[in-house]
Amino acid sequence: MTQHEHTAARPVIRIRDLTMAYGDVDVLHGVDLDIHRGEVFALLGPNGAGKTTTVEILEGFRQRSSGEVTVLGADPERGDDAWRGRIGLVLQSWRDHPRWRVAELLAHFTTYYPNPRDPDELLALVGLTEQAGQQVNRLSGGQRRRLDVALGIVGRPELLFLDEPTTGFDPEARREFHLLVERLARDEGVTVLLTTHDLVEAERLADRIAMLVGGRIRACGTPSELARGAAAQAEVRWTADDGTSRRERTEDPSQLVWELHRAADGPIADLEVRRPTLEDTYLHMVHRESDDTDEAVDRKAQAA
Ligand SMILES: Nc1ncnc2c1ncn2[C@@H]1O[C@H](COP(=O)(O)OP(=O)(O)OP(=O)(O)O)[C@@H](O)[C@H]1O
Repeated sequence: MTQHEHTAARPVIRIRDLTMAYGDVDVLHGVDLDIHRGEVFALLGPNGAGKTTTVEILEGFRQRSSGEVTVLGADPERGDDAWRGRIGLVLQSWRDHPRWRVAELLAHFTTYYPNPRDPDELLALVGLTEQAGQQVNRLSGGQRRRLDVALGIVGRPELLFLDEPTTGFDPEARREFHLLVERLARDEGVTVLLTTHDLVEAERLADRIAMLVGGRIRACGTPSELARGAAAQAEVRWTADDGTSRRERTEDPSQLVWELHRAADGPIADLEVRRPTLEDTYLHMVHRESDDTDEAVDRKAQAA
């Protein structure tokens, strides 16, 4: 989608200066976001950053403290059944209906929507055709998650919320799931908002990523924009004539390499130029902004 279309079309999700406090604990400190039709958008952040809180506010499950929120043209706090029917949710897991069979459960869910998908097509779409007759509580973790996805899209939602969707998936299941999300966005124009801690997943799937750290959006853009953003300096490594390893950070690595080359008699030993990655940017944000979070403590514990 071009920038022009972005600005011309009304965003599917529009958030302005959203704040949220639980009691006297401030969790969101003024979040602004626009998410557009057909975008796959990842809200990426460490534990406790406020991802689930944000998404629950957007889904209409949680009352915000202040700010403006519009989802599919309505304030989620006042969303009616018709509005709710346009939204698909894949929550952490549906714990009910353990004894239902897969196909029965899907067929049952079709009755909630005006224009549902065909249950057989849906089973094929999420790769559960062979499990159609199986009881829900006999599914593997990954199969269970695929069923969650099927339940989330049975009503042909325009907007799909995926809360940490691939937790517990094996690599094959994860890959198939990514293809499914891409297909939904590309072929059906579904807007997808996913929350994840998984950088690789965000980079692989999302058109744009917002990094939420400590209740604030620290960066937002395409994966490559973010990688270029905060950690703008490249790192140049080489081995000096005296045999010592050297490293230098610079905004102009070609200049540095040129200077090294001029100063050296022959080739520069072990020369390496490393461009910042999305992971560098993310870790930079997390370290800088929330060094006292659980994750930082975990990291320190792991390092110790
Ligand atoms: N119902 C609640 N009452 C009080 N505090 C809450 C409640 N829900 C969440 N919090 C706190 O709000 C902060 C943000 O939580 P939230 O679940 O939104 O983070 P998250 O980014 O989704 O984290 P995770 O990746 O661990 O799921 C945390 O400090 C959490 O302890």
